[in-house]
Amino acid sequence: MHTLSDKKRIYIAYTGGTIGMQASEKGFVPVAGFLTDTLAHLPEFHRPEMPQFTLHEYDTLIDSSDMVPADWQLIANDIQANYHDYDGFIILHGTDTMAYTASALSFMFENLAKPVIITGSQIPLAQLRSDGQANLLNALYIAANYAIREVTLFFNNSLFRGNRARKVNADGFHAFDSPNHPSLLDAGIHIQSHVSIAPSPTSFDDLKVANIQSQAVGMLTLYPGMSTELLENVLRQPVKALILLTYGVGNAPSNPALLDQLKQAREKEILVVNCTQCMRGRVDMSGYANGKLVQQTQVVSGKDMTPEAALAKLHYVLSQDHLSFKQQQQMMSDNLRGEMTP
Ligand SMILES: NC(=O)C[C@H](N)C(=O)O
Repeated sequence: MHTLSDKKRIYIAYTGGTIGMQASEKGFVPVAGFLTDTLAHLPEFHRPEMPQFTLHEYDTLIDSSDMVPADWQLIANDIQANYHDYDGFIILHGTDTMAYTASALSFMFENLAKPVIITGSQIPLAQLRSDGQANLLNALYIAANYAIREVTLFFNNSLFRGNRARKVNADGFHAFDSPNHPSLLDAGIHIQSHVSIAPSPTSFDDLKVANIQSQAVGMLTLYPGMSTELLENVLRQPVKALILLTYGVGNAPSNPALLDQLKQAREKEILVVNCTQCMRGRVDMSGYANGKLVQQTQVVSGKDMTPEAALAKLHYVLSQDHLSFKQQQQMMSDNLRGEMTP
């Protein structure tokens, strides 16, 4: 028998995204009050086994393709403001940029000792066959009963480390995967946690939230026949960093003009991070002659970081005051929050 006092309290922030959307003549759009209303009428969410929860809808609900770093800050500050009043946090978010937000939050939070789970759906909660109900029900149950004290992403019965997740399917229910890191928990008939859950701390240090300013970061995918001018132009804008999505284990064409652009970027203190464009695996520039040429330009190896995590991490690192270029490079190659396998 669950009494009200032993029930966990979960804070749900609805930022927008399909889960609370409604069809309109313009296409699907988030509608204020709609998710609150829908949830109130779904009895599963109010069963005695479920935790108590508060749903807070943001003033401006957005499709996540409109998300910008200032929104990451808004979400992080919101969790900080409610941190002491709840046992866990769920962020309802559109799937399109969910992996970016999950990554950004993982870097922005310090001393995080409560679960933060980000989820959403591919079909609106109020529609027939929605995956939103299972995603949100499971996220609530997991936040209350499996205190995995980091930023995670729950989708289609799997809980992933937030900064390892990627959207891999545009129109399927298995929309997310974690190609370079095993899932943290799987929700089948039985819930199987693959991580040891530390006992609840007796006292909580204050949650610290790093401030992030939007940074000029470029991202460029190499492809056969790409002109060097394209890279030159990307590096000519007022960019502070570039994520170069290279081939395989970090290879690029041996074209001296292209390599020279990378060298010049280094001289101008533009932080270049080499991430692979492959879905799985890691960068190792020492394997091939072509990779070694890239390595000699002193770009940072992104190892097995996802491009989403690399982008969020660059915003985090470049937003810190008083770091030298060398320190920024070092932070990018260090494993800060489990985003890379050292
Ligand atoms: N499934 C979704 O949530 C997609 C939607 N466009 C969004 O990211 O907000």
